[in-house]
Amino acid sequence: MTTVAIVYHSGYGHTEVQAKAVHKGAASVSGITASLVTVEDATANMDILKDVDAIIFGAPTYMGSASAPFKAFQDASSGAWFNRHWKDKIAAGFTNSHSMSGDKLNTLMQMTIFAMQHGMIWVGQAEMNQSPDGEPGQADAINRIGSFLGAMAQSENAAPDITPPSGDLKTAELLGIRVATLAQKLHS
Ligand SMILES: Cc1cc2nc3c(=O)[nH]c(=O)nc-3n(C[C@H](O)[C@H](O)[C@H](O)COP(=O)(O)O)c2cc1C
Repeated sequence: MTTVAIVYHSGYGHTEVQAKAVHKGAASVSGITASLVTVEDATANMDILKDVDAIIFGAPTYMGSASAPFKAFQDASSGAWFNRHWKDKIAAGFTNSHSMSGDKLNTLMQMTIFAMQHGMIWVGQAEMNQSPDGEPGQADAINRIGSFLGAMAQSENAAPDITPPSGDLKTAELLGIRVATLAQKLHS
């Protein structure tokens, strides 16, 4: 059995919807056990992550970088870093924010450097923008924001059952599928 953990923070529920889409994708791969873990739980007990094969990091972008609880999780992982507990695990990341850019790329870069500190293997988003006319920004299109370092979602100022839109959730699901598939190949 190959295991994938999705470790995320969400202040108001929007990034949680995105995390659930990543989880749906990972769990849909045959032979994968996927789990959703909040950064609060992981920060309190880092051993939750010691034996999983892949970790997908998720956080909203607040003030141009990952939200503070996610950073607290990063800092709390220094023991796992010192003991190389996450070395050679697959890693990936996702983020959500209000603006189309909102400096989400900085959050994904923060996650990438974090994963590299841990000696992990970073997996990005493989899908190109799949709008019917190839134009960016269409709400039901896969990778409408054109992010390749990880999955991006954009949320309006509305409830999490309305936003982020379907295309961003499908994009997140595809990241989960990709990570789970590669983790299984690496650990078989
Ligand atoms: C403290 C704070 C800072 C924020 N900074 C940004 C930002 O830098 N860029 C952006 O596009 N949105 C920003 N936002 C908006 C959030 O990213 C957006 O509302 C997101 O959907 C929240 O996700 P959550 O519901 O998972 O917390 C900020 C929101 C808060 C509360």
